[in-house]
Amino acid sequence: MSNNKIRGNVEGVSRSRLERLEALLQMQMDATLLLDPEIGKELVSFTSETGREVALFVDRRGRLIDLAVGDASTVGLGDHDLRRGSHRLAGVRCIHTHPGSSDQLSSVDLSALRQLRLDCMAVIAAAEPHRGSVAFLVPNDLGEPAIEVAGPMNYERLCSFAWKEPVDFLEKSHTASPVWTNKEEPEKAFLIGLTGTGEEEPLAELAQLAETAGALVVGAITQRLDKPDPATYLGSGKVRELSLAVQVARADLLIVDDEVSPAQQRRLENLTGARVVDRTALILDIFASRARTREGQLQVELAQLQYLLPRLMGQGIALSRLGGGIGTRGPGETKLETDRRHLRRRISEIEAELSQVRKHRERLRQSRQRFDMPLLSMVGYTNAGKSTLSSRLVDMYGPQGGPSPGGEDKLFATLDPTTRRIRVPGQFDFLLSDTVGFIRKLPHGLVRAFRATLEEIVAADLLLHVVDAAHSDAVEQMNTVEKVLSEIGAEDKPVITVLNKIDKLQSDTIDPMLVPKGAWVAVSAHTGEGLEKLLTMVTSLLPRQLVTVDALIPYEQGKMIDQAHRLGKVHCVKYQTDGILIGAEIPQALAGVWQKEGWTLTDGGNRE
Ligand SMILES: Nc1nc2c(ncn2[C@@H]2O[C@H](COP(=O)(O)OP(=O)(O)OP(=O)(O)O)[C@@H](O)[C@H]2O)c(=O)[nH]1
Ligand SMILES: [Mg+2]
Repeated sequence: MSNNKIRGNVEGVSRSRLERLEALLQMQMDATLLLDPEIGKELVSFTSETGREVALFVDRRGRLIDLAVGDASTVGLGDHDLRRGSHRLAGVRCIHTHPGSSDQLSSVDLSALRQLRLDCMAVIAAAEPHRGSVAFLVPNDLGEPAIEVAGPMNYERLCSFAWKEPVDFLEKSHTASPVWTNKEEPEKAFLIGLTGTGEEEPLAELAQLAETAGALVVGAITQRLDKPDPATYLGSGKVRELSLAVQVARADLLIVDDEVSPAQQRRLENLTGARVVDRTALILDIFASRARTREGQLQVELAQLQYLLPRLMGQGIALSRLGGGIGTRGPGETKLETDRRHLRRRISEIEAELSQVRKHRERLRQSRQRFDMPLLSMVGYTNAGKSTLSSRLVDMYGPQGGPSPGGEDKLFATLDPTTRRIRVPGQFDFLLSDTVGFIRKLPHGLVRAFRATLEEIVAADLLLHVVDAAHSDAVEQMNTVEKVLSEIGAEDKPVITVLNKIDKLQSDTIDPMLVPKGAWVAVSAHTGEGLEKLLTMVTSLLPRQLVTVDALIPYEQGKMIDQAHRLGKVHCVKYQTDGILIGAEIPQALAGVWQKEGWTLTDGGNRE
């Protein structure tokens, strides 16, 4: 099944050295052995010569199905979907080398064993006499997977280790246990974060993000620190407490409330034995699962790869070894590219495709501007109610009527901007676009990657800043949104602050802290309260450059009257024998068209 390619970090390894490794992939070994001693010698000699770890994956028939080379803690696992075999375990074992004389399995090794349900995970020290250890999954009293390690032992004993016995025992004795069969079981996540003063539930939002990503939150620890510990994020004493708590809670995943460096991540992984994902990777993961349009998917994948690139450069993260789960999922249910050699190529491919998409969007925007249809953009913190409000307005005033996609009580329910037309009776039409929600500590790469989407905001004539007025952190959320707006150069746009969800407020009065300096209105997208007032405000605030014209329009161009009604204000219409006489205020661009057709009676300039 192999394509004879060695994966992972093979840069700088001589061709002949690689060919010797590749040749192994043609081999078959005695299925009863854990490892053929000759093959094992090839692996350790590779590691002693290059200083790089190598991992071999062998199936139950003794076929060598994959080989990967990596730095001390990065060995890729390839695209083999180990979880899809007919066995309860993966049906594949992993034997890998450690440079030097380290003959014990690391916590990352053990966590890979668990995550991938490997038949077993073995390590051999590259230094003579090549001692090693092997670990198996075994059922504990509760029928849950626990880990048993054999060794360290000498090389001969390791190679001939009766690996099949524990595997059979587990598969036979626990045929009924759901733990082994339920592949959709959520990852158990433990949260950590730093707190400032007086925050009531510092990790509430992180917990919501983790759940949105499909994890089950099993515990949380916070520490009051001004800034993260450079080595381990939390202080060293706290990390000891954490490591114990993670084990007790049987967490597979540790989620950090801030972005951490690759070194911090690796240390935390080694100290706790859980895979570590930071806030940025978590948000990117959610975005990846939410992106629906091609553009959205490209933007997220780009941000993910840019996040990964520097992390795969150094000694790296365990991500590529661990194969699956939160933080490793790309858009459209793909697995993220984690091979460094391919990463840069993929990044430039995406950038090229995105620039095409941007050009297309730019053309769209220009065609819209031809008649100056004003554009309103909803902005706001995630879950503020932008989509709900937008669909409510479309239901009430959209020309097509009918149901429209509403909101969801999930973070980042909306990722791709949707633009709808609103027609207010007796007023002009405008376009309303619903955009991606903002969040505290929004990953920077994401802001950059979502440039095209955010351009929609920058291009808007008026912003509706939607706020969940019933949220306990509403003020902080408003500040976050304002900060992002200024980051993308939209701070000078006219804004109406829409204090939403007033139906949920305990008292009738709005918290004065929420009342902004500029225009604002209190509404409920659910009950519809305040929406008319909002629209009145919109129509009076939309900055439009209207020019006053008198024109005589031929009858066959009667639709122009309709257009004048929709885009401007019509003062009088007279149906004469030679055409329709109209006096109106219309957008400059439309006036230009009328003038070119020779319909205007005055010079089309502004009389006022
Ligand atoms: N009680 C109440 N709930 C509301 C109101 N408006 C929205 N919601 C709820 O708030 C949740 C989030 O609404 P969405 O419209 O998805 O929020 P959003 O701002 O579009 O969120 P993202 O797309 O994730 O950024 C949903 O469960 C809505 O039903 C409101 O006026 N009152
Ligand atoms: Mg939304």
